[in-house]
Amino acid sequence: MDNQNAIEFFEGQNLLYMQIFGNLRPVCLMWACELGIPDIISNHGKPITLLELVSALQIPPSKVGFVKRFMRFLAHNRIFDIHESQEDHHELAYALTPASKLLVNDSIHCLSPMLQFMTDPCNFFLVMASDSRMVDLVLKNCTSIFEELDSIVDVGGGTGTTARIICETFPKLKCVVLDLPHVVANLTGSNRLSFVGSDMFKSIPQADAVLLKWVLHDWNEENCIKILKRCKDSISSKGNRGKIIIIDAVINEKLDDQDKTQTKLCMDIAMMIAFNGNERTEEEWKQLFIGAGFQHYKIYHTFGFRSLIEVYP
Ligand SMILES: C[S@@+](CC[C@H](N)C(=O)[O-])C[C@H]1O[C@@H](n2cnc3c(N)ncnc32)[C@H](O)[C@@H]1O
Ligand SMILES: COc1c(-c2ccc(O)c(O)c2)oc2cc(O)cc(O)c2c1=O
Repeated sequence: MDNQNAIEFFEGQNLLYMQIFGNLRPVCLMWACELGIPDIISNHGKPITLLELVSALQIPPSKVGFVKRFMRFLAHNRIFDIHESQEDHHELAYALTPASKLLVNDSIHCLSPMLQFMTDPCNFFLVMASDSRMVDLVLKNCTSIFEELDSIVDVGGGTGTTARIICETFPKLKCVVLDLPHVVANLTGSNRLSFVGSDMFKSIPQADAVLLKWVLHDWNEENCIKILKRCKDSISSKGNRGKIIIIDAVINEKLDDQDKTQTKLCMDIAMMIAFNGNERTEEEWKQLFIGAGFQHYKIYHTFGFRSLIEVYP
């Protein structure tokens, strides 16, 4: 084997081992949450030293080396930051990163239910609600998309987390949450928020706009076109003023960085396995819109791994 082939061989070998052992990443993340490490660091108020962490975890000092290696692995995966003190014999201290800040339990945007879904998929609506709390950031960054509306139906809106945030943010807007009857049974609304138990394939109440957040990726092309046609009927009385607002991923392997594409493609496989659904490229979205009889769309790519798409009749 010449030098170049040897380099490629060992790069290939490394990549393969990385993928094979990579399944330890979510497992370690879950252990970190079960041990309460994000909460411990957050409550500490400043970077926590290794010995302070071991003491807070009530782990025998003889196991300090295990904790150090565990934290090194998570820090390498950008879940925690490691600070090395210049004074105290280069003592290590751990801090939260943007990712682990989202695992602190009293944070409004806490995503630990999404992580727990791996071991306990029973509480699906709690998981979806945790994801939906990020909608406040979407709304703050695109007020113009919502403030012209008088009414909106959140189709497949679950237990109403997104709709409640929309109502709080836009005090004139009336919001209907449509989901299957057993999902919305016993939920109470307010004067501007109501729940409708219905099948989105059959009927959707009239409104200025329809919101579909994390709904269409659950469905194949044929079903998406059926849903979109129903949504189009719902906004038909508004002429060209009505619109559909979709919050979902748009795969763009050329423009996105490696992390973002990785997230979108992982979700795509999850959707394929669980629902025969899929994440879509812009071209695939465009074909859906054309298939359902829409004329224009506009994509806003500024919301992390998901985008907001306005679709017009
Ligand atoms: C992936 S969840 C998204 C929930 C919510 N939009 C969110 O982002 O958190 C999909 C939702 O679609 C609802 N759903 C599935 N089939 C439906 C149907 N035929 N009619 C109405 N809602 C449906 C589910 O009950 C669930 O709440
Ligand atoms: C079943 O798909 C999985 C989801 C999911 C995400 C978004 C949706 O709109 C869904 O309908 C399902 O989420 C998770 C979360 C996890 O932590 C682990 C998983 O395996 C999954 C899914 O498989």
